[in-house]
Amino acid sequence: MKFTDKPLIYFIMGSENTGNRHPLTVLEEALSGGISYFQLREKGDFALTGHELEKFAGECQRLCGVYGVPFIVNDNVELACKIGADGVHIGQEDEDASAVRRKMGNEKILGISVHSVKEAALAVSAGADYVGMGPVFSTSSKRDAKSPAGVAGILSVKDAYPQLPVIAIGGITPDNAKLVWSAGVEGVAVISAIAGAEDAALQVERLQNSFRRSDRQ
Ligand SMILES: Nc1nc(C(F)(F)F)ncc1COP(=O)(O)OP(=O)(O)O
Ligand SMILES: [Mg+2]
Repeated sequence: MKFTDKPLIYFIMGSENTGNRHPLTVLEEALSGGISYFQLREKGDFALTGHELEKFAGECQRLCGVYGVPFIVNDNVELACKIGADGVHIGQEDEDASAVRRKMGNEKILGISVHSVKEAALAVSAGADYVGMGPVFSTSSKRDAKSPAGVAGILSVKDAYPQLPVIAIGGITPDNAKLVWSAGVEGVAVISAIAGAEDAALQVERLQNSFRRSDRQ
């Protein structure tokens, strides 16, 4: 996973996140706007399954390939392995991280959700390429989300593991992204602020501009 001093914009989306807009249209807009990574996170009462999910995942993967953006699958390690995704993201309630690392091999990207320095330590030992931390602000995208933790948890993990890439997630928008950026994260993950936008490319640009406006303390 390549990290630079430019903040990563990590777009996360499932087929249910784009309202009445076609998810592939939104994804292509976001890719053309310059997202750094894409994660397919298929959740909700009408989440795609089986062949339909595999077909949709393949279409998202193809689009990411056109733009040279890594394609990550949330939770579903079996799907990620089957279609040769660039990586997976797993949470504390998902499969054991060390077992997933073994399944994926060392070349693939492994992201792990953490909420504490202790969980970050376990993620490092399992070989995580990055950790996702949040929710920073309140979020409508994750039904079982923990209560918003602000950037305090991020600061404590950054303090303990300065070299461990941290992606902040949860309610991040162009208006609050600079507060998160100033906490020293490598990037921000965004679901509804991009998936729900009329113009996803423009929203990605707004997020990029919000970082430019902020001097990183
Ligand atoms: N999907 C995620 N992506 C990130 C990333 F770092 F990539 F931004 N961080 C955190 C999560 C949350 O992952 P998880 O804890 O498994 O919950 P869910 O399966 O509901 O997403
Ligand atoms: Mg999960």
